Parts: sequence; structure tokens; C-alpha cells
Amino acid sequence: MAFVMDGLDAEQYDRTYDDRDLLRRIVAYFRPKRGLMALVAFGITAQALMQAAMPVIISAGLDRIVTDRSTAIVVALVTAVAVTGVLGWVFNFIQRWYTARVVGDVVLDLREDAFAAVLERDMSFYDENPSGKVVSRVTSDTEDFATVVTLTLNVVSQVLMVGLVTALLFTRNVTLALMVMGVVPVVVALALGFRRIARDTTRHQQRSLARVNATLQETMGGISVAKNFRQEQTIYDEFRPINAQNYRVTLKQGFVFASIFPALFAVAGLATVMLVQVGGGRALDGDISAGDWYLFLQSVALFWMPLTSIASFWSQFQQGLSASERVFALIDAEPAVRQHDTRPVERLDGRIELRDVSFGYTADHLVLRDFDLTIEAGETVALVGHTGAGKSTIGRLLMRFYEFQGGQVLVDGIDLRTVDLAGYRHQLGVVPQTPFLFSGTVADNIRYPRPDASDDDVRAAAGQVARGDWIAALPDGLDTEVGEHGSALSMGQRQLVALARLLLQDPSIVILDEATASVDPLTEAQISEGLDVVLAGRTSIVIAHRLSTIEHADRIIVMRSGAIVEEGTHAELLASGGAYCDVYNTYFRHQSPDYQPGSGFVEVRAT
Ligand SMILES: Nc1ncnc2c1ncn2[C@@H]1O[C@H](COP(=O)(O)OP(=O)(O)OP(=O)(O)O)[C@@H](O)[C@H]1O
Repeated sequence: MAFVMDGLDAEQYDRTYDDRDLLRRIVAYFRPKRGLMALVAFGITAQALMQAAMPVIISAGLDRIVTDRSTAIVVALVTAVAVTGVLGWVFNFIQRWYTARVVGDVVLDLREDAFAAVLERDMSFYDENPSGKVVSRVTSDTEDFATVVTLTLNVVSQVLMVGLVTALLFTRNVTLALMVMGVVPVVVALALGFRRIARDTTRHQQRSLARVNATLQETMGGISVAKNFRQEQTIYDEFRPINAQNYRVTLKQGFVFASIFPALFAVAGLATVMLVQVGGGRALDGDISAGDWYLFLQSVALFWMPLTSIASFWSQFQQGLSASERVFALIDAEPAVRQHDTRPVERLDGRIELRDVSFGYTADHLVLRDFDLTIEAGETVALVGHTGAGKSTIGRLLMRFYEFQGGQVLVDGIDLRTVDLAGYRHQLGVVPQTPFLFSGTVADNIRYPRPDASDDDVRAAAGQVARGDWIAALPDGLDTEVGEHGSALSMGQRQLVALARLLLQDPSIVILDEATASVDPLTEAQISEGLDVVLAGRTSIVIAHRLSTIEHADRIIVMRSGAIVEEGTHAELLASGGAYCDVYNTYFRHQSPDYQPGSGFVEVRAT
């Protein structure tokens, strides 16, 4: 299917399926809909028969009227035409309705599978693939595929009809039948020419629309910054030419589409003129009947319609096949994180050991090299170091979001690659720097890890964080709607909700990326108090940004370029005058209550 991918940007996980594989995958989705497909097939055949029958009935009627001018013949003809027309409509309805049902069902299944695959993918997948592109695979690619199926079924119906008409024409008059066939290459050549122009203009149109979308998306994303700098007019001025370009390209596309059909009509018209001329002469000579003459004239119209459909929609057909290939590639993408076993995980003590771990986000750049770290059950370890030192990476490996290239990660002595990940992650409480809240109430968000928790459980968890003082500041208490991504709450409040959520989850290990954004002193105090409760009795790894956290940590690990350069308690490390003092001077010194600008430096003697 390589030709299908022409001009499309491929992602790393994209793969090319050979035609047979692709067809097998597509058929697998249709197999369960056999009953509906049978109805579609019946609709297609019956409709084609009715369409082909119409000119035959009229032609036969004409022949009869020439010899027998009775009203009964006219009545019979009218009745036959009406019945054929109505039946044609009924069969057309059956075909279209059941096609819509089959296609709808298949898209439903395909989208569910694609979405399940999206949920299954590791975090490394999301690093490599922008979410917008993944979204388009689940939505528009499945939709494109549906269009192709509908299109194919329509074309099948038309081809069947053409086949019937052709057979009929040859039985009536071979010369005239061959003349009708002569139109075929002309129509095909025209339609193929059109396909090329149409594909180019369509591609331009899609690209220009993507530009419009990208501009809009960026504007929405950075709207607060834009407003802050009063850049509305600039953004508007930038948008206008992009929008105008889309207008021009769309007009061009409209022009191309508007020209092709009249051109094809003209060819059919010329062919009709030819048949009127030749067929009329034959009819006058008595070689063929008037009815046959009519039949041949009608057949030209019946002929060119499916041919143009097949030829002009070929690019859409390719687009749909390529879309299905892309959806299957998403479904089949190989997971980077591989579990060798799924040992059930009960309550953990929380002893963590990283042994000779080597890891890089990309194969050519290792972030951790032969990294060793042991954290005892119940210990609170603060990771500190300059940005990019690898602190968050350790958290991500423990969450098993990424596959490490070498070494071992053990939890309670069990290799992390052999545990049931769902059970393990339930024992792992994670608080990111900016906690993500889902739309709903504060209570809904706290209940997230344990949907079966009662209102009392939720209230108790919220009450344990800073004695619940923060709830009073929420307009509707725990029933306050948090808005999109928690936008109705302050940053500090979101963190407090995240802590309450963690308490309800009751994990044995906590990985906390402390927020760097400063909050007001009251909320800061509430968060500190909340943290004390949340971390108590659990193994905690804190990517520390607060002085109070490092002061209270059992052990501070100082990292630089993916390696541990120093470890100890706050007091020990300050006294040593090593790398920690440098980090302290940069990040923590100014958080001291007696901080005066330019003061509080500790001496760095050796790094
Ligand atoms: N998703 C990623 N893809 C590729 N490289 C990454 C990715 N995340 C981090 N890195 C790289 O890995 C290294 C360690 O990053 P990490 O996020 O662990 O540092 P950090 O110490 O937590 O820094 P910060 O305090 O700024 O979060 C950095 O060089 C960073 O550029």
C-alpha cells in the first residue's frame, strides 16, 4: 500500500500493510455484521435490477405502442414504470439505510479500538506524537474510512447496473453496443484527468484549512498572554491573510469541481448526438426498433455516471484506505513498556531499589547511566538538583511510564517488570507539579481514585488535609465545580484537592513533584500541613522545590547530569559545603523566613 501514503507525513509507529493484510483487517470488522451486509447486498442487487429494468420497460412499451395504439398499453407502461420506480426507491432506501447502519457500527467498533489503544500507549508514545495528531486518527481517519466504505458500496451498485445494461445492449445490437462502449475511454480519461487536478486542489484546501486551525488553536492557547500584551490586533492582522488564502483555495477547488461535471455532461451529450444520428438511421432502415433506439440513448446516461464516480472518487478511496491503515497502525503500535509477568500486587511496604539502571528517552542519549539508589520503606527522600538533572525521570521510571534500557527496578524486592501494573499503580500516589483536575466538583475529583468511596470518606479525606480549613474558602464547599482543568480553583487549591485525592487513594508510595509556582502564605502553610499528613507512613520521593520539604526530608539526594553527587540530611549537606550548597544557594536560600536580598548564601567549598 505504499502508493497510498504518498504525500502524507508518516509517524514513527506507522507501518505499511500489504493489501491482503489490510483487507483482512477491514473484513474482520465487517464479519460480525454479516446479517446487515446481506441486506445491503440484496438492496444493491435489487436496485441495480430496477435501474436497468427502467429503460428496458420503456423501450419494450415504445415498441408495443408503435404496433398497438391501445390505451391499455399506455396504462400498463405507466404502471410498470411507476412500480419499477417505487421499487427502485425502496431498494435504494434499503441499501443506503443498511449501509449507514453497517458503516456506523464499524466506525463505532473501530473508534472504540483506537481509543482503547490510545489509553494503552506508554508515555513515550505521547512524547513522540502530538496529541492533535492522535486525536485526528481516532476521529477523522475513522470517518474517512467510513466514507470509503459507503462510496465503495454505491460504486458496486452502479457497476452491477452497468454490467446488466451492457449485457442487454449486446443482445439487442452489437454495433450500437460497441458504439456505446466507445464512450467509456473518453469518460475515463476525462475523469482521471479531473482526479489529478481535484487531488491537488483538495490537498491545498486541506493544508490551508490546517493553517487556519493551527492559527486558531495557538491563539486560543495563548489568549491570556496575547491580551496581556494587547496583541489582539496583531493576531487579527496575521489571521486575515491566512483566512483569505483559505478562501481563495476553496474557491479554486469549487471552480474545478464545478467545471468537471458540465464537461462530462458534454461528452455524454456528444455521444447521445452520435447515437441519435446512427441509431435513428438504423431505426428508419428498420434494422432496429424504436424501442431499441431509445434503450441505447438511455444507456449512455446510465454508463457515464458510475464511471465518473469510480474515477473521480479514486483519490477519496485512496485517502480512506490510507486512513484505515493509519488507524490500524495506531491500534497495532508496539508498547515500549513490556511486562514479563503480571504478579498481583497487594499492599506494599514501599522499599525501592534502582540497580544499575540505564535509561534514555531516546536510544542515542542516556539520561541515567548505571544508576543506583535504594529508598527504605517509609523513608522520605527529597531529590534536588539543577533543571534537567534527571529528578523527574526517576519518578517516571518508578511509575513505569517508560522502559529502561538496562538494570533493574525493584519494589519490595520484586522486579517492576514482573508485576501487574494496574495493581502496582494503585499503590503509587502521584502528585504532579500542576495537578490535573477533571471537569466536575471538588468532591468528584477527590473521589477519582476510588469511585466507590462514600461522601463521608471524601469529606474525611478533605478534612484531613490542613484540617479542612481550605474547604470553607470554596464557594460551594466540596460541591464547587472546578471548571475545565480546574480553572475555577486557584493553583494552591488545586494542590490541596490533589493531596486529599491522594489520601483517599491511600497508596504506599508517593511520588510528588512539588509545585514551583508560589502561592499565598496561608495556602502554603495549608499545603505544608497537608503534606505532613499525606507523606506520613509512606515511602515518599519528593522532587523538592520547598525549603520546608528538604528540611524535613529523611534524606536529600543531590543529582547532576543523571548521577547522584551527594546525599545526606539538610544539616549534614550544608555543613559539607558540596554540590548541595550550590543548589541551596540557587533554589532554597530565599525561602528562609529571615531572608534578605543578597544574603543567606552558604559557602560552596567543593562541588
Ligand atoms: N520526554 C522527554 N523526551 C526526551 N528527553 C527528555 C524528556 N523529558 C526529559 N528529557 C531530558 O532528560 C533529561 C532529564 O530530565 P528531567 O525532566 O528528569 O530533569 P529534572 O531534573 O526533573 O528537571 P526539572 O527540574 O526541570 O524538571 C533532560 O536533559 C531533559 O531534556
